[in-house]
Amino acid sequence: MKSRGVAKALGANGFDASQESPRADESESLREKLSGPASKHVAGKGRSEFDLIARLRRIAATAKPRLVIGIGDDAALVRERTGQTLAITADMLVEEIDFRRQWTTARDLGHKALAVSLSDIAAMGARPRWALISLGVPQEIWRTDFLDDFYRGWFALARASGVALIGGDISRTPERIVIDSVVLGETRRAIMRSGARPGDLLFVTGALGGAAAGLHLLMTNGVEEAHENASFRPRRTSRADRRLIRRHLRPEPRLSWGNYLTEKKLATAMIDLSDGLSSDLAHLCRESGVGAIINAEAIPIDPLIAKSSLRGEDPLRLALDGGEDFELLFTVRPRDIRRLPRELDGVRAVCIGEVTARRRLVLVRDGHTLPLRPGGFVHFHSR
Ligand SMILES: Nc1ncnc2c1ncn2[C@@H]1O[C@H](COP(=O)(O)OP(=O)(O)O)[C@@H](O)[C@H]1O
Ligand SMILES: Cc1ncc(C[n+]2csc(CCOP(=O)(O)OP(=O)(O)O)c2C)c(N)n1
Ligand SMILES: [Mg+2]
Repeated sequence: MKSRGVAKALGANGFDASQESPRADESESLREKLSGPASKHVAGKGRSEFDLIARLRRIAATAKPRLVIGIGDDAALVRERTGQTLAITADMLVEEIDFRRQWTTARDLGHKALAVSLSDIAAMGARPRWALISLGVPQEIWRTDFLDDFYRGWFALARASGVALIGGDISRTPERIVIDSVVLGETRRAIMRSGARPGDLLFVTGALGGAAAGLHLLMTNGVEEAHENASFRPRRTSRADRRLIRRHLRPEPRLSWGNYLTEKKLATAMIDLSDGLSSDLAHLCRESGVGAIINAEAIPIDPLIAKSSLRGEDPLRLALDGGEDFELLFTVRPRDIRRLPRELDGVRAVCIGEVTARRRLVLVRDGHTLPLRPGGFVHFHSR
């Protein structure tokens, strides 16, 4: 079995203690709601998904000609003979874990399946070119027009972003849909997670917390109104609620920003916000060997949250730990700030803090300095 072979290759014990993994903290309730109780997700031997990735990365770390980076960034980078660099990324969407069939239309799911990978390509500063999509589908779905609608959503985004479908695979699953999306992009110059230096300023595009707020709305209102194989129609909800739900179901990859930042040599490091700002910032800082200080007041909390019917959630926590906003987090040298546009295609970028030599993440809120712990989404926690 594949998994046993990997387990053997990884050896019986331990993991690199320098790899930080999210710990229990005040955001536990948000995480539990988004990913279920932590105990359900503890993998064998108590390792987190990040521990496994760190070990795989060490095992795979043999120098290969033209491989710029394999495991460890938003996408792998391979230098082509033309001088261009190829960016390659893979993402899975699993029913009940990454989406619920009763909350999304097939069309929106097709959009999202491609959007999550385009976001990784954007985070490398590359232009998406080719895609492969593999589907595991239960028999009862195969007989419906679900897949036609899925591909309608997928191709609409592919056309708009210049991506060609070049392959994939189809398999049958017992009951749930599984999607595996691979996208390849090209760039002359890639931006990695590892380029941030002390003194660089931290920027984020768009607004944060909206996708997590949308997911909360679906979790609290969606279930009653849901019906099999159809979209959740939030009739009794407000326009703000509907727009937040849309933020969750139809993320918009920031391709223009990613591309502009590489072309103009503006960003020193970049990552997309899939797990949540607090966790993804930790990834960027660890890869760069730096820390960061974040100004809570500067974080662009999605203004729709205040207008929505969502109650009992701290909007700042949603912005810090809520995942799937698919905005870009990037760093800029102070001398380059004046060249940074305020907005691109109607999407703003704002400064939220600064990179520090001290390898700690801190949040300044109401004049107090607090540790900023990674509290974003995790599939498997460490014990
Ligand atoms: N099962 C796996 N085998 C090999 N590499 C993996 C695996 N899962 C994730 N990775 C790699 O680990 C890195 C981080 O992945 P992930 O946590 O999914 O981050 P991202 O938010 O960029 O998708 C990426 O380089 C990814 O390709
Ligand atoms: C039914 C359902 N429950 C919970 C979530 C929340 N959620 C699932 S995956 C995820 C984070 C991003 O997913 P991941 O697989 O880690 O993507 P990657 O970081 O690898 O790009 C979040 C916030 C969801 N989208 N749908
Ligand atoms: Mg990703």
